Amino acid sequence: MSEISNKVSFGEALKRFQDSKVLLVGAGGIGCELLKNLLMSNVKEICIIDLDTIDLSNLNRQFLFRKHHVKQSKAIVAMKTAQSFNPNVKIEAIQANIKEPQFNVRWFRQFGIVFNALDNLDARRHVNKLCLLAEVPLVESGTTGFLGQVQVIVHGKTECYDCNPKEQPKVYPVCTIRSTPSQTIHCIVWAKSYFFPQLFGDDEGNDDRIQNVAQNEAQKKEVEELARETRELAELRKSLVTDSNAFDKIFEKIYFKDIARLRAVPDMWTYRTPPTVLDINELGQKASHLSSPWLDEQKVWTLEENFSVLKSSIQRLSKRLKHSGSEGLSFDKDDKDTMDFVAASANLRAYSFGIEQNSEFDIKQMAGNIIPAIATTNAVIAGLCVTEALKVYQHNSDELKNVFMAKRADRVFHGEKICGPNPYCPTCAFKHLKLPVDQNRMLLKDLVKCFLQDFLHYSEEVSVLKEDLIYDVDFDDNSNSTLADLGISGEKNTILTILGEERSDNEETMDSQSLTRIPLLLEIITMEHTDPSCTPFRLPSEAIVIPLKPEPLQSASDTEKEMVDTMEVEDVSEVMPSEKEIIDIEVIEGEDVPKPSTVEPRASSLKRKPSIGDKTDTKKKPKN
Ligand SMILES: Nc1ncnc2c1ncn2[C@@H]1O[C@H](COP(=O)(O)OP(=O)(O)OP(=O)(O)O)[C@@H](O)[C@H]1O
Ligand SMILES: [Zn+2]
Repeated sequence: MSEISNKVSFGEALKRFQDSKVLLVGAGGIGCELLKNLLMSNVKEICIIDLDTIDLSNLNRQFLFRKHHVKQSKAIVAMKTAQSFNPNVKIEAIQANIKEPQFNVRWFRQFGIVFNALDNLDARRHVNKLCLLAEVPLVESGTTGFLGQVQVIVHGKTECYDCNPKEQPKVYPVCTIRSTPSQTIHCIVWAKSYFFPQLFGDDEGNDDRIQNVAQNEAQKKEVEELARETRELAELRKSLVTDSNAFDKIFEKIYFKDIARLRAVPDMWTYRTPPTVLDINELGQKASHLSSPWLDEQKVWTLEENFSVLKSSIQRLSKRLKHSGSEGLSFDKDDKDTMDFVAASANLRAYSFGIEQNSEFDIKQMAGNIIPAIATTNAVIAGLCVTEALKVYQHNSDELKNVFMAKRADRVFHGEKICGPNPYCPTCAFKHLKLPVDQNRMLLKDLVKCFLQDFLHYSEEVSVLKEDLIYDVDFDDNSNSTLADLGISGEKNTILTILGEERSDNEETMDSQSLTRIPLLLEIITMEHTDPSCTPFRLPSEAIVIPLKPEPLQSASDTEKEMVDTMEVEDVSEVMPSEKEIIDIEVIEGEDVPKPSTVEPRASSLKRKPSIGDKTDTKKKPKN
């Protein structure tokens, strides 16, 4: 990675940075800080994109926004407020999702550098991919509470965002959630991901998944029971908008009938305390003196207070359900009605199973996977993003670092020397070529025969994919179509994926496994000055070799990884009846957030590394 000879001075790098056009994706916590830094650095042109509008809860740290901006576009307000810091900088604001198709490779190419200030894995991976294709450097960043991370990604030189597999969101076994909760989080997951969607969601039950996973007779029976309970709830859901007694029926079913059935399951309670049924009449009477359902969210409510809040939230949500159409309602931690429902129903369930109850405030943290976002962490990380960007402009790859920040007495920052790309990475282990074509004259079979097979020496087993497969040895229906007919064009910078094997001239030594090539991304560009008498494409003047896919080696670190995996499985085995019984309920507990000490330098390309600041992993919330 050494580029000593190309290195430029800091002054020159700063000038180049200032002269470039910069893309900032995300105008949230880090985005606001970064926008300010870019303006203060005198960057000539900035494009900022964010899909969202300003929420009241953003104001404590997203300092470009004020109360009167709530519900307005984040990107546009950020642009307007920040412009006053430096009127000489040209800022373009776009309110959109970065994943929309107009933000394609060609669009990305207009930028000198891209900064990610996002909060989810999906968008991060998307921008990573486009920056790799466009060959634009990306500065990736994230924060979670006191933890922060900056990673620079340069195509072909550094590892990319996908070079290290990211930790998967935690899942809970369906039986724990539905039948044997033992922790507060189990009751919250049940309330948020089962009870709420069944009553108010889009009516898509999970019966199928439940039925498919049963392995033995006892499980089958339990699964059938759970499916029946779900169907009964679906019936009750219909009565929500018409029947004034709907609440009583729902309560009776969930906290009396279903619990009584569970208590009666043989062998289930040999080593556990059986759950307690709740009496609606008794609770109703006790709750009758409670005048208002608006209770202190910081205090742990009594049983009758939970009952009263549940009743009132079901009434509020039923009214909203009437007008919601087929999509139903969805849970949002900042929506008082849905939050009341989840807090009260989870607490009642917790009581029933002898689990500690919590304040609505605490349940909100757990239901939203919330770690308080800290303005200072965002500010520091945004500053480091610019420092690392300047190193990119200095061509100082020897000094580029993956920087980690943590609240530690001995060392707040930890710099990790950047690794090269992982040769097995599903995203960046590819070869990228541009092919100038006349799309109106070039046929798909010309591409396959003349370019892929004759010029690049692919074997007959070559496949061409646009989004879907458009050619392979058993599917040649499109062979005589022009590229334009297939929607492939230079104007759109269509990128085709080519998968295949190297042709071997010596058939005897051919070992198709070892000759598989890495994916080729073929970018179609427009051929200028096309002469109808000439070939409809232009071959590069020199020979090109598409490297072979390396065979993964069983290294020490692989063995290490396998051991870690096994240990993890063993660790959770007592709560996991079988791997297949896991239902995809994506909830992470706060304590699962990566600790800086676990964020190790990548010793091998196969070691996993956690990602900081993903809503799929953790979600942030302002400090209250
Ligand atoms: N696909 C996307 N396209 C454009 N912007 C996105 C996309 N995904 C996320 N964002 C934006 O990235 C920003 C991330 O900021 P941040 O992490 O501070 O989250 P937030 O939503 O502002 O706050 P919180 O989640 O703590 O309530 C958000 O403003 C969000 O709208
Ligand atoms: Zn990669």
